[in-house]
Amino acid sequence: MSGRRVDAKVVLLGQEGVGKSSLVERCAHRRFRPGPYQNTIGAAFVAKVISVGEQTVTLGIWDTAGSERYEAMSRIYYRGARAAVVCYDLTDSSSFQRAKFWVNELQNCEEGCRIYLCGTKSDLLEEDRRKRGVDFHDVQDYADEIKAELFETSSKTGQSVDELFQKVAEDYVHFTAFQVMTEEKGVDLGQRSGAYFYSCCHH
Ligand SMILES: Nc1nc2c(ncn2[C@@H]2O[C@H](COP(=O)(O)OP(=O)(O)OP(=O)(O)O)[C@@H](O)[C@H]2O)c(=O)[nH]1
Repeated sequence: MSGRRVDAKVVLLGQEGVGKSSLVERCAHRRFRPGPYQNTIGAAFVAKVISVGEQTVTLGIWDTAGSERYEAMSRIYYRGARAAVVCYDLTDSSSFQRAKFWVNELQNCEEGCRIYLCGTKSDLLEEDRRKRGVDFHDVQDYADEIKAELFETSSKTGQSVDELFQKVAEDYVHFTAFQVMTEEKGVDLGQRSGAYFYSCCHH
């Protein structure tokens, strides 16, 4: 991995303890460490290579600290990010309010950053449905409103974790291709955005 070029910067944001580090651990190393919970201090970085068709994409994933003490630092990490995975704990409604805070930040400060909402710890709902603290349909409506993708994952079982990062990589490839196409051919987005967007991003 050393010396490999990173294609796209991805940042993980969300309240402390929602499971950002565990998501990265599952994605990068295919494991889950149930042990004592350790706060991330500052941020951690991991590079993940993902195949999209014939291409490979290297995602540079920044796992930020969720503690509000590190909020200013987390802002540094989302600068220039192509994608943000905004996490909340499916059993904790307050963590969803915090996710909305990060979405507002991104919308105001990082226009080019695609947003992926990630409800974590879905295995806890498998154990007991009554533990759900955030309604799926409410979040889906919100995701539609902010044009975000929505995933419900478990780093413990691995549920939907690969799918989430695969989607991030695929969107990066498709949107970069779209950008190159419009820059090279000088497409008039004012007149034809619908058609070009559609042909490029939907199969
Ligand atoms: N059951 C279950 N527990 C999880 C899951 N993901 C994380 N946890 C637990 O939740 C706690 C917090 O996980 P972390 O990944 O450290 O959370 P974080 O968001 O990185 O926390 P900060 O670094 O403080 O921002 C740990 O005890 C994890 O074992 C999951 O998918 N299922």
